[in-house]
Amino acid sequence: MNSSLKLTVMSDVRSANPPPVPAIEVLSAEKIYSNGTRALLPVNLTINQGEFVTLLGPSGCGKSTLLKMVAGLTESSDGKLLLWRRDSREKAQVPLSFVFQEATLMPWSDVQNNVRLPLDLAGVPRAEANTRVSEALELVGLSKFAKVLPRELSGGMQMRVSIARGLVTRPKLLLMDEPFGALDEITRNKLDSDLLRLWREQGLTVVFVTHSIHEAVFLSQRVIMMAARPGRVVEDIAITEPFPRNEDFRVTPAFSRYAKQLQDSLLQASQSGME
Ligand SMILES: Nc1ncnc2c1ncn2[C@@H]1O[C@H](COP(=O)(O)OP(=O)(O)OP(=O)(O)O)[C@@H](O)[C@H]1O
Repeated sequence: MNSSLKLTVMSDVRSANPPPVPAIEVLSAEKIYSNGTRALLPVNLTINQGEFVTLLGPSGCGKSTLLKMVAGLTESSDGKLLLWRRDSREKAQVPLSFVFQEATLMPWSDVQNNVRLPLDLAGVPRAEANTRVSEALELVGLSKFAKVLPRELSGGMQMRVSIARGLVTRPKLLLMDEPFGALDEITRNKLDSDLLRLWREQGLTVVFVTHSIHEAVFLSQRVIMMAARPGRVVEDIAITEPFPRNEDFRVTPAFSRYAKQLQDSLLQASQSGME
């Protein structure tokens, strides 16, 4: 091969597969709460920039604890957590948003004021904040509901407001703790699809906690399986189906195979208490 051709081939390979950038590095991080509960044995886990990763496991296995540690909402008792290679305690460095299971909206305030809250708290000038609120509402399909009070919205729409409030700060990292767990199946499926669209369009890194095997298969590139008593990571399962994924994916043989694999793994995780 002549040298110029070799160079072209090498640069093609490079541009097709840029090296992964570690977004989250959990380095032997463990958690013992002040009442003595050992919520997590040391966890080692790397999540790369742009990945969609789900935490799945039986109740009490430490999914929320791990997510809160990544968010800096709770400190690890030992070990380290890096976000984009910096200590996670330097929170100002990485814009991240946390979406909870409850939409937790201010009932007396309309949709746009609810979405603007993080910008108001950060002192962003009103005109710029309003532009960003409009963008965020557009992203979740709620532009027409900017002046409506939360109680006038369905549960699914309230959750969209909560997601818009998460996106308004333009985060790189979106941490979601069972955000759709309280919704009916059709609404949940719709929001799953919308979330995948946002993830791809916005280039987000997403860590998503769920109890649902089917939701984990539909959304994830990787599923981190956890076990309880004490909480720990037991498996890292790749879901290699390509994106975009639409509703048809849910009725394919590949989907069923992954669901079975996760079900078996979850069953094993549920029976593997060490205490
Ligand atoms: N603030 C706290 N103080 C003491 N113990 C806690 C605290 N928060 C969680 N725990 C305990 O830590 C363990 C892990 O809890 P965590 O909520 O992280 O699990 P989870 O997998 O998210 O559970 P679930 O699926 O039921 O939400 C549990 O035994 C829980 O009771």
